[in-house]
Amino acid sequence: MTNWKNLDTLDSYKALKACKGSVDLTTVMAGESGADRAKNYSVPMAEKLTYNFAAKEVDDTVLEKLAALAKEAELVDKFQELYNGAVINTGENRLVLHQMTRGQLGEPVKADGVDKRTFYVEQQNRIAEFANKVHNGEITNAAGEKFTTVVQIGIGGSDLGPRAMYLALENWAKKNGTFKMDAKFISNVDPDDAAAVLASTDVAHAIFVLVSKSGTTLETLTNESFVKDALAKAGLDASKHMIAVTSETSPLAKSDDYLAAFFMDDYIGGRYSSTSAVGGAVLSLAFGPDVFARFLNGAAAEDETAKNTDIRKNPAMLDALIGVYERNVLGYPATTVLPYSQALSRFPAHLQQLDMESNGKSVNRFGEPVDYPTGPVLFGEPGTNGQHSFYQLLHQGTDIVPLQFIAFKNSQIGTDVEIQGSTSQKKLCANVAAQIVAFACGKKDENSNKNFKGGRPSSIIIGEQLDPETLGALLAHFENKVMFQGFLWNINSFDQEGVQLGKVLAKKVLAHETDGALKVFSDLLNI
Ligand SMILES: O=P(O)(O)OC[C@H]1O[C@H](O)[C@H](O)[C@@H](O)[C@@H]1O
Repeated sequence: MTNWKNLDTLDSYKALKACKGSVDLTTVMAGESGADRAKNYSVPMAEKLTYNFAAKEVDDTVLEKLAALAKEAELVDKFQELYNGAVINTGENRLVLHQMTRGQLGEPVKADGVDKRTFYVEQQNRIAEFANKVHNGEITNAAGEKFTTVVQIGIGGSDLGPRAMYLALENWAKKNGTFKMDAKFISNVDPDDAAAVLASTDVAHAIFVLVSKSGTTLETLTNESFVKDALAKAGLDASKHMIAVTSETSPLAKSDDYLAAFFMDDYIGGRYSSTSAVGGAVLSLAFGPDVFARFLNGAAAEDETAKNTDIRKNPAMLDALIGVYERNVLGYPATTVLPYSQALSRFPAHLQQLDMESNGKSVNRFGEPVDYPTGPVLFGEPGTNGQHSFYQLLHQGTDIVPLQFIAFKNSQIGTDVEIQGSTSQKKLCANVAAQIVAFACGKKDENSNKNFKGGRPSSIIIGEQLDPETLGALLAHFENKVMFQGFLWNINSFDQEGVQLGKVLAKKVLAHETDGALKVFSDLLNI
């Protein structure tokens, strides 16, 4: 059994604090020293990805201290406990098993009377069989015609991850001949969301995937009714057009309203559910089950790296440790993820939920307040677009915001042109290389307005091409990073009580049970 201790009680953390200010990026990233760091401060990930941390404010001494912290905080042992079935989600008294949707990292885990790995594989097989039947026309609409579009209805973890993954692979699948069906998504309770998606969808040939782990989310149930209404108006039987993905204990699980139902369980948090049936249904329908399986393999391979006790061989743990050093020792309040890949346009939105819903906590695993900062604010956009938008603050603003770049050597579609001596892909990659050095080294100018102080840390994940395996590895990397940071902060990264209060008050507003400011705002909004 491991010891769960607050970060500020660990001796290795106290030693780490002494390193503050010891690495000046403007110096170490210049000249030969910068070249050496760029070569050596790099850790292999799965699927030919690498995590390069040359432009982080660390050196061999800081790395030694981070390794000591990893050891004292028993990070890898805690991960081992997690995948072997300990009740890591203390707030909700649950196991945490999302990694098991893509592989068996340790011992078999039995819960609810079944072997959990067997359960997840069974669901994958059921989804694969269903998707194949839709693709080959064994499952059709009432007129015997093939379904051409899949529309996912869900919100939060039942939307962001699957949507980001779909967008990440859409062009790759089209290029590689595995694209089967268009996917669309309805999430917001804003009626304009459902109405716009439905208006652009041939509902007679659409299969709707209702995704809700709890089966009780107001937005999702409302949108389900919205869609059912549209189907009825088109003279269609909703139960022949809808499947459900939910947990076996949810109210949806037993309903006859669906063509089929696929299951996840309480041991997979919504924001960790992309590799479960939640992502599995839509991605298998859109791209075929083989592509989904390849995505899972990439995630499984990356999970394996997270078992390594050596920080130079465990990229997620190293990334997590550097992030905690930046947050707690260097005092940086935010972080940004900048994929130089248009296909990853919604990946930062997914990471916002993954990171902030997991680690936005003020009490430790035992419910006691912690008196150190926990999860940072996370935001992001694809580059180069971000460069023409908010990078100004990142380069010259008063806050230092650590950056996390992601880039691939090759584009997905492969269509490119050479203009002024370089392709668009080369221009994209040239920009990310330039940004790393510009942020780290800065540039002196006598005109203070044009002066770049530098000293702004970044890391970069570099891959060959964004394909199903690399996407799986990338997703698992961030999930595992968030998990290790939660361990370091001694918080429970797997519940989300902070989303409840707003939901309760919204219900009161709708029931007109308001007074004070709530009443005034209800009136102002004409509710
Ligand atoms: O999948 P569902 O049960 O419908 O939940 C959808 C989402 O809503 C909740 O409010 C939580 O904040 C999220 O963690 C969750 O992913």
